[in-house]
Amino acid sequence: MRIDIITIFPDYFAPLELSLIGKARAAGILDIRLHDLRSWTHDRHNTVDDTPYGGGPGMVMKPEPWGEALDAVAGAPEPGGAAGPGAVPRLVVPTPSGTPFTQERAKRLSEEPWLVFACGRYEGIDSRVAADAARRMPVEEVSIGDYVLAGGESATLVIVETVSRLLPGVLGNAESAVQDSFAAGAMENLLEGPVFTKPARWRDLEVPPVLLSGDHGAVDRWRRHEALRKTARNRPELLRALAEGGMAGLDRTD
Ligand SMILES: COC(=O)c1ccnc(N)c1
Repeated sequence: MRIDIITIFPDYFAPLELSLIGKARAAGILDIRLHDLRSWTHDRHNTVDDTPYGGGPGMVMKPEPWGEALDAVAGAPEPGGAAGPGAVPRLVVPTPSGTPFTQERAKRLSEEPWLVFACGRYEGIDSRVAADAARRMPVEEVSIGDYVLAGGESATLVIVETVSRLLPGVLGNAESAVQDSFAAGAMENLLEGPVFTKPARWRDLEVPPVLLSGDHGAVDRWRRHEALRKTARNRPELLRALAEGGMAGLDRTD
């Protein structure tokens, strides 16, 4: 997968050199490229923002630098690149006014060959940038939750990490995304329950004996029960979705 990130703070993405994602980049699984939006400004001050039409507080990011940046970055991929010939990227714009980012959406994005992230700051990016981009590529406005950040960079880190760990080869065999909270299948709409490792007794706290029993069926049942308990306690609204989903399954006649 190729990922391009356009931002006025490229250094914000130093963490993408580390750990799982750093290893995936070194292994060629991920091709992440950072671009400084100011490279597409032409004035002495490298201006990227201006006052909003219609008045109001704050500043809005100007369309011209973004238009030139997206033309340069999201144009035709170089031959033999990770995105493949003729690939068209999906533009992801992190914004509080976007549609919710979920594990399911991360899975869908992880199946794309090429993502381009537009990191907005200030009061946002001139809306014509997304409208113009939509003429030649799919555009998704994505929110990672109901709160406002100073810029799209933190949200982009969250999205890139969530998506990248789902790519084949990124998680070692020992770690699997299958048991993750929210993962499709058995854990869909469920939170992961408690986890334990050695020692079996620590500060007079014991590991639940079932986990030491070697009875895999009993362990699976215990884990599902604990996941249901955790979900009921922390996210009861997910249980309703689970029940509706389960009911739909029970109603099926095929
Ligand atoms: C500037 O971007 C944000 O504030 C942002 C982006 C994505 N999700 C959010 N909840 C906020």
